[in-house]
Amino acid sequence: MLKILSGSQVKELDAAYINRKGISSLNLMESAASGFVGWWTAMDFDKQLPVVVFCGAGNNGGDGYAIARLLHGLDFEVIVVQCFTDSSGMSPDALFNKQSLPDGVQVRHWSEFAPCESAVVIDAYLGVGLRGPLRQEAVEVIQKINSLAGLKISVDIPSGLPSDGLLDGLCVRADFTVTLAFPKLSLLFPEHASVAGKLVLVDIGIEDSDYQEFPSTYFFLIKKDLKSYHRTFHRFSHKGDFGKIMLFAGSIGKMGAAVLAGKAALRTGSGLVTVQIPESERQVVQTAAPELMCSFGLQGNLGMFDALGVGPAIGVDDNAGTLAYLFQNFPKPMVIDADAITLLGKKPDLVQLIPKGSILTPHLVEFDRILGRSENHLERLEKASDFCNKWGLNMLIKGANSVICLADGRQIFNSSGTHYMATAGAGDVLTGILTSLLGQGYSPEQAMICGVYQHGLAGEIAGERKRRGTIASDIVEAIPETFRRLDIS
Ligand SMILES: NC(=O)C1=CN([C@@H]2O[C@H](COP(=O)(O)OP(=O)(O)OC[C@H]3O[C@@H](n4cnc5c(N)ncnc54)[C@H](O)[C@@H]3O)[C@@H](O)[C@H]2O)[C@@H](O)CC1
Ligand SMILES: Nc1ncnc2c1ncn2[C@@H]1O[C@H](COP(=O)(O)OP(=O)(O)O)[C@@H](O)[C@H]1O
Ligand SMILES: [K+]
Repeated sequence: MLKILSGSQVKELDAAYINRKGISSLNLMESAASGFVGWWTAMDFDKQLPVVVFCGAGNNGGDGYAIARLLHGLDFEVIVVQCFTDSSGMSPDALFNKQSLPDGVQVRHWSEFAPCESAVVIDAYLGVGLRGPLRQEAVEVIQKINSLAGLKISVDIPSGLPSDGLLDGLCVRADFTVTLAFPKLSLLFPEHASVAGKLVLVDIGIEDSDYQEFPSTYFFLIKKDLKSYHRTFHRFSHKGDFGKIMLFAGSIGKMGAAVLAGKAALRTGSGLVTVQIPESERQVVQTAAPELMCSFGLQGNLGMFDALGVGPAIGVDDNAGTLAYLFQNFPKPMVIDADAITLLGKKPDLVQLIPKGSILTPHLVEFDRILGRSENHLERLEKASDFCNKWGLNMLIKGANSVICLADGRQIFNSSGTHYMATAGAGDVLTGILTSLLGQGYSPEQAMICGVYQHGLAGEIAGERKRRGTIASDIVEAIPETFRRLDIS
């Protein structure tokens, strides 16, 4: 798992890595530039379009000069726009790469640069070295970049955006941010979605172990992490090993929630899935999914279940007693979603009864219902951390880059998922997946890591096929393919 460090830790990380590997900082900059160009090549940009690279005086600019050289080598027409006047303030590596520009690359000063008709713009002006409010010249440079018509690609971070905090003023509005080594924290905040654009992560060769000495509570979950968190099953595994789970979901007129969560649990591998529903609605479930079992009314024998998920579309009016009963009679970690979360907001005294290790999965509105409105994502993360720590619970803050908040304070941002998942019932699917994994003997941490990543991946697979026509059932049907793509048997 990648650790997300602060902007000020990046320099120390680079220094430690360079020292350990016995390489120079120029090598690392070259890795960054060639990583960027590797992504660029895969994007297959039109060679007829000129490329305009805005370069600052620091190492972000150094990346830009190296990128300009490499793209020129690939036969692109490259124009470098120098965004500073006095070269004496340049970082040594940026200066080296500036001096290494081949003759064919045109260089202009930003104040003289007249925009060409259409061009791809690379923003290598300011990176994680930004300190304090933008100086006047920087404001003008950023305004100039934003006024250009072409596609804008920021290197590491959109210039002007602080790496760890909130935007307070102006920054480049990027279509893509190609971030180096690990995503900078602020790129993962929903309030920066319109300036960060699509996020691309470039590996520059720094290994997970190189991060260990640097303290951080933030992590980024990527595909290669998944396999080690999964349990393995063997030739003699039987239905019981895959868990018996119960899902309290659905109500009259909203039975889709029970069907979606139940099917998702089956597709995730549960041995036996029972949905607890109003008896009058049993035909809906049994017609939609004959593999599901139904139970009606609160019957005593909760002990036979390995895991329990509660909340999707159960309604909030009459269920406070049910929740209290479940919390008091099912002592294992459970998944708490949707209406159950809204109910906790109305009856905060119930929180203390929730079994330790349980997983709450609020979207942003449900989050506000339990923990009050937050001014920004940083505040939200802090509130989640305090809540999880105080009650010994885990929380998933859902959205793009959903955040897994663990009781011990670690907060893990998910990398999978797509906006095609912003569709009714996608959260119900997740409740089914998470409850299924708990039932299969996964710890809450394992269940969240595997479940959240695979839910996002299933959304991506469904979205590849159905684009904005993706519905929650497509996400369910894509779950089996996620096991194949992750090489999990
Ligand atoms: N491990 C990594 O992540 C690597 C990072 N590298 C690059 O190095 C960058 C960091 O380089 P630096 O530390 O040199 O910093 P930057 O290049 O991000 O910023 C320094 C420059 O910004 C100017 N500046 C700072 N605050 C300003 C303000 N408020 N208004 C106007 N100008 C301001 C400074 O005068 C200086 O010219 C990263 O963002 C990345 O692009 C790569 O070269 C190598 C590996
Ligand atoms: N833009 C997005 N990018 C990635 N994932 C998304 C996006 N929008 C929604 N999702 C995911 O889809 C799910 C939606 O859940 P939720 O809001 O509870 O939906 P519902 O209540 O309709 O079931 C969450 O897991 C969320 O992370
Ligand atoms: K930048």
